[in-house]
Amino acid sequence: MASSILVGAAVCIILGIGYVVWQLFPGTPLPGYPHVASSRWRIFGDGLTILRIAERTRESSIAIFNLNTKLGTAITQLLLTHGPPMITVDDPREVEDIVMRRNKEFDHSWYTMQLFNRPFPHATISQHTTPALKAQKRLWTDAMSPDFLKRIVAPNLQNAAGQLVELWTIRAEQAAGTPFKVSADFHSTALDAIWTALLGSKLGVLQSHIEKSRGVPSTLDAETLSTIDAVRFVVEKGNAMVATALNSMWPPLAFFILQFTPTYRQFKRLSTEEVQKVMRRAYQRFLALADAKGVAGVGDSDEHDTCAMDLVLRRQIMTARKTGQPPLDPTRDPQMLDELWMLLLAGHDSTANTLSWFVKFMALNQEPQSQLRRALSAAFGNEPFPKLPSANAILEADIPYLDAMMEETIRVAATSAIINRDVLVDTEILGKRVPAGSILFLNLRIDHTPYPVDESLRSATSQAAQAKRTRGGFDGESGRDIEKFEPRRWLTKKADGEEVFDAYSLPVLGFGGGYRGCFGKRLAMMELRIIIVVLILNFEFLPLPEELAGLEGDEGVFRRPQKEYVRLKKL
Ligand code: HEM
Repeated sequence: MASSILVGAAVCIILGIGYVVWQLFPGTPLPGYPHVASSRWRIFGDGLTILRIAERTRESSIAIFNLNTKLGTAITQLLLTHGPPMITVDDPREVEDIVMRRNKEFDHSWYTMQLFNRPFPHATISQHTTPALKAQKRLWTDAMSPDFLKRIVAPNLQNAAGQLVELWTIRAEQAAGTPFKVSADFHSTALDAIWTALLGSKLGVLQSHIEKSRGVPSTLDAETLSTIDAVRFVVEKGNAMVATALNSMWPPLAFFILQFTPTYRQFKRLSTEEVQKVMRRAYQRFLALADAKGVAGVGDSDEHDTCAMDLVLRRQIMTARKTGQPPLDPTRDPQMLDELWMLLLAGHDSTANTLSWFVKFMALNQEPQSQLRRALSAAFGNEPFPKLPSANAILEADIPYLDAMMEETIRVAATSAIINRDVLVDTEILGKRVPAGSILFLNLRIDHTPYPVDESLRSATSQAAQAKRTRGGFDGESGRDIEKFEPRRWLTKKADGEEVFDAYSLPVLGFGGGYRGCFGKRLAMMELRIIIVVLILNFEFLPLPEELAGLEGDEGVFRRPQKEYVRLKKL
């Protein structure tokens, strides 16, 4: 009896192990897709090759789309472990079509969600598109409206840009023509900017750097300094954890292990405490205002809002009052807390890295830099140093070369190089059958001439979009020398000879697109515009020595230059 139990247990264990091992091999490839045939019989399939390339290049997008590059083909299938088919699409027109126009067939992917749903399970980025998600998104939509951003947020962005000029004036003097690293300064600028945009209060990271660089004692009080330390800890560790999960074979397993570490526990505790502190003050302020002025006096006007969080809190409090419900405590609302941190994390690293790319492009492209400075000087005149046109003036000015420079920076930087989509229904991409349940890896980098694709294999919407590109897109002037940094590809001349910016020159992929496209795109574009104008008016970006000039990237959550340096001359 005992021996038959033992035999039964042994058989179960062997079958269990066999099942797990079988799961580690890729499933049967879909018919008709280019793939690496030998990977079918390898544990983790293409996985180890992908990890090796990612480790060597530090760019996961190069690794993921390696097969497309090797075969010169727009669509392939990756063979990893047993599970849903993984399909790579490396064709800007089709990627644009999938994210912009085919939202009923494709949704935000669980592949992305698994990177965020352990630390921030209630944030929108951690959810599929459901009615509950749509309601949560609606709460925040007005905080990104052009009018709200312009009135409430833009002046703070201009303030951060001014402080960056102050800091770099000191750095330029100290460096005396030698290169210095920019990454930390851009992260501080972006963190100050996004903290104030979302939470209203001033964070003061740049001010602390300015005082440190001058060698003077800090004027910031102890509470502010401890908040700065806590916030920097949370954003640094948050980004590092997501990057670790992203570059691991199994993100959920990576997070499962990470959550037992003291760092993770400190990350969760500090992230909750710091936002709760600010939120509690805002909440009390609105309750007092509602008591003093009544619901009608506060409810529909944003005159008391200082940031995005205020707008959301005010509406929640007023809705509760109107319906006679007891006031809810937003400091205990996990959706509010997770969303705010998600926005802080997504919003600061992305913008900081894009600025690091921008200054790199300026150092390597002296003529476009001079041309931009001429266009900005013509628009804003010759103010004394530091040249700080008002935020409003910067946002209102019509400067086609500036628009073109920003679009080209976003294209070549590819700060976010890959996005994923879940396939909701059986469908087709570029003539290939794509079963529901597959996962798409979409290449957002536009750094090579697209691989040849038979036009008739493209979707009807993709063909229609191309027909509207009057200048031919990739087949026209805009697509020439696509691997080069050339802002002029985004400019065209009207019949009367006036030069104008043409946003439809090429597909625009830097922020993804469609309903699940970047939520903070308007804020990001505003921030980039203000900081770029202020930097170009105040500094000349001198050429970098050969060893610091390379354009290699480093991909974590967002892509940044490996060599983030500038050599500055104060103007
Ligand atoms: C240059 C700066 C930025 C770049 C390049 C960038 C890029 C992206 C990309 C590519 C996506 C994925 C879109 C898709 O799947 O179609 C995304 C999503 C997102 N971004 Fe940004 N982003 C930037 C700035 C910001 C800022 C400033 C914020 C916040 C204020 C933000 C918040 C978000 C959020 C919340 C999502 C998820 C949207 C959803 O799940 O529906 N981003 N971003």
